Amino acid sequence: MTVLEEIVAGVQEDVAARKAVTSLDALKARAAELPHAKSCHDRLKRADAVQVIAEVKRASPSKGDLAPIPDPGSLAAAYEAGGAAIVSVLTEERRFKGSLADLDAVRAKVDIPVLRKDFVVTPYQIWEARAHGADLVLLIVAALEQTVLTSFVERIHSLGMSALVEAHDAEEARRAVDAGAQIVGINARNLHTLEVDRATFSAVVDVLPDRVAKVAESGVRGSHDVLDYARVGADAVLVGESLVRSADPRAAVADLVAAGAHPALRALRH
Ligand SMILES: O=C(O)c1ccccc1NCC(=O)[C@H](O)[C@H](O)COP(=O)(O)O
Repeated sequence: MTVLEEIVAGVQEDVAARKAVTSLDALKARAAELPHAKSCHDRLKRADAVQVIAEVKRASPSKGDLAPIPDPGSLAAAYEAGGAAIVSVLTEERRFKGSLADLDAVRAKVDIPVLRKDFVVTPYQIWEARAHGADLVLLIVAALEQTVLTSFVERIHSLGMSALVEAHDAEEARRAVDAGAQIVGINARNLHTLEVDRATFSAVVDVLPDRVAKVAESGVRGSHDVLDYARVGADAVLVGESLVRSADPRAAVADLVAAGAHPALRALRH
């Protein structure tokens, strides 16, 4: 079994347990009471600066425990104060130690859009995302057949949310576009080896049409990586580990935001 298959198997068990407690109808009723989802594409694709998606990430399969994060809402508020465009919340429980409670805590504390980052394999999880206030939902191409991927993108859009469709190579990036993705993430972390190769972004990005918002995911350790990703066409970077390990997450985000707005990048972005 690959790491992805193992994670998805656990997710399916966890979803079944949550379904036994909360019906789809209950999720729909909860979603109906919430304000509309905030739009994300134009927030991420800006001519003036590369944007930062800052992640609440307690643990990971590649690194184990990263940070205890006793108060995810406060961490997210620090990200927002530092200038993050979007907060990503990992809600997978077994390997990332996240939860829907984390999503609720973050939603309650920030005004910027919130990404539900999980291994979405059923429509129930899409409704969960909306019912817990998410504006953006991650879909991983490698985890979904094309017809399912397309239907999930449509479902997310029909609920007023945005989909961040994640690819690891050119073939997956083409599938993301064919599925109707308007925001595509290129993840530098190989799902088989878990190793990060930042060159993945530049190797894949040309497959994506101009209109797509392009997110470089994983392996951003500091401003230099933001600048490198920006030079090869990233509209945004998604950053987890280096922020949750930082003693001052607000300042750490602010540094990345400043790098993304560096005047030298503006000429490249026009
Ligand atoms: O982080 C992992 O080890 C991992 C393993 C298997 C599937 C996904 C994984 N991470 C999810 C992510 O995409 C990252 O959390 C995100 O891109 C941020 O990466 P980083 O800044 O390197 O923490």
